Amino acid sequence: MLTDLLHPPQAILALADGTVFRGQSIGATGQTVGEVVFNTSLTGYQEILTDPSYCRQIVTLTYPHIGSYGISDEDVESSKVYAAGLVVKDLPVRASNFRAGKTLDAYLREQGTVAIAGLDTRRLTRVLRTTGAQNGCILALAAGEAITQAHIDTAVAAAQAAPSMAGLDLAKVVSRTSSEVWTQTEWKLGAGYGTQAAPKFHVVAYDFGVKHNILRMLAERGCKVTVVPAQTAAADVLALNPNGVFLSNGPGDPEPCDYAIRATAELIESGTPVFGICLGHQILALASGAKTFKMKFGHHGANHPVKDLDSGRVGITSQNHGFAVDAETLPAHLRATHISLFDGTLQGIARTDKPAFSFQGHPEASPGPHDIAYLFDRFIGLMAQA
Ligand SMILES: NC(=O)CC[C@H](N)C(=O)O
Repeated sequence: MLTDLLHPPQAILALADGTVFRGQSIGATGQTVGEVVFNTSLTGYQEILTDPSYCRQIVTLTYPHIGSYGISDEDVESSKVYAAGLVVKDLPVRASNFRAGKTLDAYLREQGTVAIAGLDTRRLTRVLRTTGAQNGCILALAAGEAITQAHIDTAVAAAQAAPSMAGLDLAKVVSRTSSEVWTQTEWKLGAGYGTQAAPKFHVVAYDFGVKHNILRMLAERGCKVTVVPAQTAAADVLALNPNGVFLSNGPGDPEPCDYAIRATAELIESGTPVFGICLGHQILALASGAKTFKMKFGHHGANHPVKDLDSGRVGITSQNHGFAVDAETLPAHLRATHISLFDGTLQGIARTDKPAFSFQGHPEASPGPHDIAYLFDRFIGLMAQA
């Protein structure tokens, strides 16, 4: 351990444009590729790593000290780490938190996640902001090995050979393959939402890479939640007699998810209340006739101001997306409900003819403010009226 501290194993991050950063390996040994994105959250590294929406993405955290509060079993958003890799400035030598069961580096090794520390994440972020998100490769050597030019050439070539995120359908890759009723032992229903034995609503939730806290927040609002695989047909969902359908977040490009777009169009048409988050929002938009596009470097952070156009209120939101719905392409039956105050892009939409709406950010995330949680209550309201 002491030798590790004095002579940490070496690692490099190579970008597809040939930029190379040197640092130390803090996770598994080996090589990983993915789209390199930056996230500006001060906390939440564990929720970020386990968010399936980060599948095939290498996450750079711009906050300089990452790992100080360790890893706790309760703070996962899914069953494993989905991010393709992690880039941080500084991993504190000790983690301190009574809830923590292990350190971040031990967790990364256990999960087989390749990660790098000790590089200038400010410089990296400037590169990504200027050029846009681009593919990269982390190469992490075993203790005692030294970086050579051959390693650098290998990493740059691997970054250049990685597939572009545009056009990739990853929802069906991360989705569960069989239906499951969401159960949680420690939860209480809000007032007026029935009992745990007899919840008031039945929600069928599409798993495109769903985060656990979404399911918890639906359950806490009196919903029995049946989670179904990404490729479930609309008829099979309707056969379950849901009060509402939820479209989850998820990785990749929404446009190739033709099965989900088709099913969503049919479900909206049936008049069943539909609520979508992030990838689910993009799919609801595509199913309604709007278009999506790839953003330059997307939105990844925990303090993005978003304006609710109906109330005029501004909420501080969590964001994690690289694609967006093009506001110029909204058909007559879709109206804009929210916009980003960072760049004016669309953040929420609602159908004018059907009980269906969606949000680009993450109302379930809890980095501090819960400003957007009211959208879950709006979905409950639609089901109550239906
Ligand atoms: N968090 C998400 O659901 C992300 C949606 C989509 N993969 C995007 O990057 O835009």
